[in-house]
Amino acid sequence: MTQGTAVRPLAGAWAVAVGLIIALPWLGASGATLRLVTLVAILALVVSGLNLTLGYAGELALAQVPIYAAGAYATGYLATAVINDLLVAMAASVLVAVLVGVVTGLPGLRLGGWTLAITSFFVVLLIPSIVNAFGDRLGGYEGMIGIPAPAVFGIDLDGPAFYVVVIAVTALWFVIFRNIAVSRHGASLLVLKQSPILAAAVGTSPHGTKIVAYAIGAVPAGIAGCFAAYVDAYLSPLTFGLELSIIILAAGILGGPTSVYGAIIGAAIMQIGPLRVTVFDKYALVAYGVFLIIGGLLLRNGLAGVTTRLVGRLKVRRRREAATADPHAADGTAVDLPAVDGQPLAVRGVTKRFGGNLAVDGVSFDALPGQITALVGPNGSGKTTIMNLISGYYSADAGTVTLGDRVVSGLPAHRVARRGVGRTFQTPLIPQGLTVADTIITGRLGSHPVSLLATALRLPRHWKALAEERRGSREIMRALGLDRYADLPAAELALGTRRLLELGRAIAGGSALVLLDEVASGLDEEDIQGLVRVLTKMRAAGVTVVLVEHNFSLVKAVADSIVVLAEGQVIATGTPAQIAADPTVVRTYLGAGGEITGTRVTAERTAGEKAGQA
Ligand SMILES: Nc1ncnc2c1ncn2[C@@H]1O[C@H](COP(=O)(O)OP(=O)(O)OP(=O)(O)O)[C@@H](O)[C@H]1O
Repeated sequence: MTQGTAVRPLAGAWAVAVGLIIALPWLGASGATLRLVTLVAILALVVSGLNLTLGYAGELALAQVPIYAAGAYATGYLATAVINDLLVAMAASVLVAVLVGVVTGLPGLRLGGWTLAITSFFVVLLIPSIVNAFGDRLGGYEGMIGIPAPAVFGIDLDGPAFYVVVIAVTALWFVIFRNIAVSRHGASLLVLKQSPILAAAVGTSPHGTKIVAYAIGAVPAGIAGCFAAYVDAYLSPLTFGLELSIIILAAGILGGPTSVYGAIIGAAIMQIGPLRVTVFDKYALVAYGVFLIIGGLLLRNGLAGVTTRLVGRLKVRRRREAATADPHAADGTAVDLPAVDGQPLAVRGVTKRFGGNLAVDGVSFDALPGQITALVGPNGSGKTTIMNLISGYYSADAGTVTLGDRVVSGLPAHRVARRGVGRTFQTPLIPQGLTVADTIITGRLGSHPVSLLATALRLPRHWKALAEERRGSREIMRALGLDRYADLPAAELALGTRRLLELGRAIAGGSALVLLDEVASGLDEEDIQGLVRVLTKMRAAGVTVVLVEHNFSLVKAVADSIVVLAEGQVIATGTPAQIAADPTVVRTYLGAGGEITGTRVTAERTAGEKAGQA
């Protein structure tokens, strides 16, 4: 997602490559070569759609062939029966393809993983029957013949004109695809792919993002279908079969599914490879299988991934050396967090039952802006359930949650996040493939939306938002002492740093309320000191902080008020001094006569988690 870095040399190389390919007819390339390049471009378009939905969004929506076929038949039908205009055909093909993409993806909103793969793959088998059902218009099993040569505004695109259009449009699509991939929208897809729970926590709707992914993934396949209809002037339902599905999958996996340009590499190998191997036809499926296995097993993220990893490793090594050169250079001690408009939280009579288990039983408490309110209690007392009820992951059986003057109970998690609720998780959710700076920026996805169109076309709104989010994330990284890690892969950081990073992400959108679930778990003394500094800064910035924590020493040090839970009910509320001296609380934790300094539970859990980390 790191935008702008190394873009100019890449853009220059891309422009030169595209210019050279467009110039091929004038450089003496044969008709066969131009046809081959056209077919590579068409396949690359289809594969790029797969990369977007599968590689970036992680959705096993494998209906690229039906989407491609829909685009092709839309153009075929228009050109033969209605109007022969490439621009109209392209628009119609894209529309029909997006419709098919969204409809075939819809099961993915309810079903996950392989179930979606099987249902979307199954649509491939239906293509001949569907085409045959509209036999009089689409040519049935015999195929659709007589598609005229393309024209624009009544002018025939003869000579190399159509070839130039195909390459130019394909090149333009890849620029748009890259603009989306290397942006907050690309990051949003990566977040969704790795954790729908996290996607909701940063304010993006998992369902909405999936539908957008199905729709954008269908756009290039629709364009490809339009071009394919004109290339052969003939369409047969047999072309759009299982073999093509496997070719597309193999090209995607071989080129690198989580890459933009991998689609071109994969498509080129799959189109050019067969020409070099004379026995290919006989063993085509075996060869495609071998390509799939090579791509899937031996190359993580395909051939594009090999290059990215080599370059990435060099960069990361240099950045890591710089980050560790002076470990005390910037711990953020002297830098404050930007002020936020914290809102009071009111939890009233909230109840949650799981079957026969009354996990939360009529809980009420308040948390105020500029204060840290701790929820403590033994394991299973309902703390995390309350966090999930406040942040919208669970809906309450009774009671209300109000933030400021708005009731947020009953809203889904992503909408609660957009109302200004940030949170962390017991096990930090830090997606792979993002730097520390990018991870902080993902905290703004829901609260500071920028349209897909503005991002894809790099409109002024995009650049303005980019500048704002860079400035905002820099401020937070400096205050948290994370700026020296800014360009390092976030998922590879030590646990303490990842917990701070989660905190940074939770406040990045200017959250009015931040819910922290056992942020000190697994941290050593030095990390805890850093955490205390950050919590103090959050309070000073005016954030309403709710802290679930087993480490009572930490709670005593930072909390303004404490709510004690046992068996789903509030058994005491007060200041740290009041709670530490409350005999009921002491009994609940350590048995009569004990003093609360930490809990046995904490020590055991922390040791266990550390062992787990190791
Ligand atoms: N999704 C769920 N389905 C069924 N039962 C659940 C679910 N989530 C929590 N519970 C149950 O609700 C009760 C409260 O659990 P919860 O995780 O909220 O406690 P906790 O105080 O956060 O515990 P811990 O300190 O161990 O995190 C427990 O009995 C737990 O088993």
